Amino acid sequence: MQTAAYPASSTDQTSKVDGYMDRQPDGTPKSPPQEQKNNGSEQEEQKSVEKTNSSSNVYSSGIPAALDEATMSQPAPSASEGPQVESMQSMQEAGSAEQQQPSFSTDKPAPSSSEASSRSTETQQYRNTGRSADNFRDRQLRKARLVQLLDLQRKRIRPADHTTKGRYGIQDFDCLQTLGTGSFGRVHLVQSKHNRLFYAIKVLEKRKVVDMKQVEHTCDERHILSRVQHPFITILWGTFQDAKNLFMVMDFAEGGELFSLLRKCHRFPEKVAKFYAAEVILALDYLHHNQIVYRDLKPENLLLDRFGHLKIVDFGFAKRVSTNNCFTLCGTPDYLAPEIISLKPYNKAADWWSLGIFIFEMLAGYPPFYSENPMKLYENILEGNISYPQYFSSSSIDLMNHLLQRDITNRYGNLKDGSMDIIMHPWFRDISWDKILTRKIEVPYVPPIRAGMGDSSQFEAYATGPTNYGGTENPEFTDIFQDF
Ligand SMILES: Nc1ncnc2c1ncn2[C@@H]1O[C@H](COP(=O)(O)OP(=O)(O)OP(=O)(O)O)[C@@H](O)[C@H]1O
Repeated sequence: MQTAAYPASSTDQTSKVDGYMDRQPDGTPKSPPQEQKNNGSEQEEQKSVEKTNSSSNVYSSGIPAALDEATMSQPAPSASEGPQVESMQSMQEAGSAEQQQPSFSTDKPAPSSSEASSRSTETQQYRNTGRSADNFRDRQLRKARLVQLLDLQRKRIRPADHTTKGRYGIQDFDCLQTLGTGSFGRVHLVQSKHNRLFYAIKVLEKRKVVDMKQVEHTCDERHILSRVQHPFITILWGTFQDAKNLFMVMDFAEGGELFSLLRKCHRFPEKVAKFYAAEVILALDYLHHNQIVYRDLKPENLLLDRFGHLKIVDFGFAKRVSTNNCFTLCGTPDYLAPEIISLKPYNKAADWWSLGIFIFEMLAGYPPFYSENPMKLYENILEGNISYPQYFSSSSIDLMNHLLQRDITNRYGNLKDGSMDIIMHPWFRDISWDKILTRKIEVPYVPPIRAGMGDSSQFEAYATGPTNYGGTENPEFTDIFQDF
C-alpha cells in the first residue's frame, strides 16, 4: 500500500468504497494550469507541443520535477536525478509519422447513441480526417489482422483442474520482507525452499475476510486468477491455508507499483502513458472476452515486472459477468464510473470508464474528478465535466471523451466493435499492437533491480509483520474456504 500524493498538500484520505483504505492523497492537486474544457480551443498550440514531443528522443522524467512538455525536448536527466523512462524506438519512429496525419478533431461533439448505431464509428473518424478509401481499406485489413491476433490470446485459459491444492504450505517458503499491505493482511516476498525462486505471497486473515463480508470476493479472486493467463496479468501459482490465514502464491513483480513511478515522475509523457495504457487495454480486452470485469483499475494495482512490463494484481473485486448483472458498490472512489455511483446495474463498460481516468491520471498526474471531499468527488463524476490541461493533445482528449461518457451506450469499449474502437483510435496510431502483445517492444522504463535476487528495493519499506504463519490448531472457517 502506498501513500499517494497527487497533490502537494492535502490531508484528505479517500478510501475504497467497501471501507478499506487504499489511496491516501496527502496533498491537493496543483490547480491544473489553464485547462481546456473538452475540446481543443488551443489546437495550434497543442500541435506545436506534439511536434516538440515527437522530435524528442526523451521519454523520461526526473524526481521530483514535474515533467512539463518542454522538459521532454531536453536531454534525459541523469540516473541520479530520477527514473529513466527510455526511448521506445518503434513508437518514436511512428510518432513522427503521427505528425504527418491531420490531428484528430475534437471540435465535434461525440455522436449521439442513435448516430453511433447508425454508422460505423471508424468510418466516421475516417470521414473526419478526410483520408482516402485505400487508407480505409488498409485500416480494415489491419483491424482484421489484429482481431485474429487478439482472438488467439483471448482463448488462453488455464484448465479448471489446474491446482496445487494440498501440495504446498507456508513451510515450503522462507518468508521475507513485506511488499505491501492490504485490508485483510499483507503481501510478503518469499523464497521457495525447493527451487529457490522468489514469489509474492498474499496472506489474508480469514477472520477479517469474513468480518468484512468479503468471502465471495476472495473466493472469486482465487477462482479468476487461477484461470487467467495473460502477459500483463500476474500469475497465481497456487493457494493454500493454515488455521487462520489464506495464502495466494503469485509471481513476484520486482519493479514495484506504477503508482510509485507516476508519483516520482509527477506525470508521464504521452508516449509513455500510451505504452502503459496499451498493455492495460489488452489485459482488459482479454478479461472481458472471458466474461470477467476487473472493477479496480488504478495505478496502485499495476506492478512492473523486471523488464518494465505491467502486471495487473489484486483481483479482489474481479467478477464473472454475463451482461448487466453487477450491483456491488466497489472500487476506488476516483475511478468509479457514474453508473456504479448511481447504484445502477453495471458491466464491463465500467472498466473502460476507469481506463479513461487512468489515462488522464498518467498524463496529468492527478485524476480528473479529484476532490478532497468524497461527496464532491462523486458529484464531479456524476456531472462529468472534465477540465483537460492545455498540454493534452487533441487526440488524447478525444479518446478520453469517448471513454468518460456517462451514457454507457455511447462509451467506447461498450459499442458494437467493443475494445477495437479504443485500439484503433488515432491516439494509438503509433502503437504496434502485435509488438505490445508479444512484449517485443522497447519499454519506456526498466526498473533498476537485480533481477532474480529477491530485490525489493522498488517497494516501500514496511515494519516487519507477522511471519508466524502455519498454525494448525483450531482451524477457522474451513467450510467457507474449502476451495483454498
Ligand atoms: N505479485 C506481486 N508482486 C509484488 N508485489 C505485490 C504483488 N502483489 C501485490 N503486491 C504488493 O502488495 C500490495 C497489496 O496487494 P493487493 O492490492 O493485492 O492486496 P489487497 O489486500 O487486495 O489490497 P487492497 O486492500 O488494497 O485491495 C500491492 O499494492 C503491491 O505493492
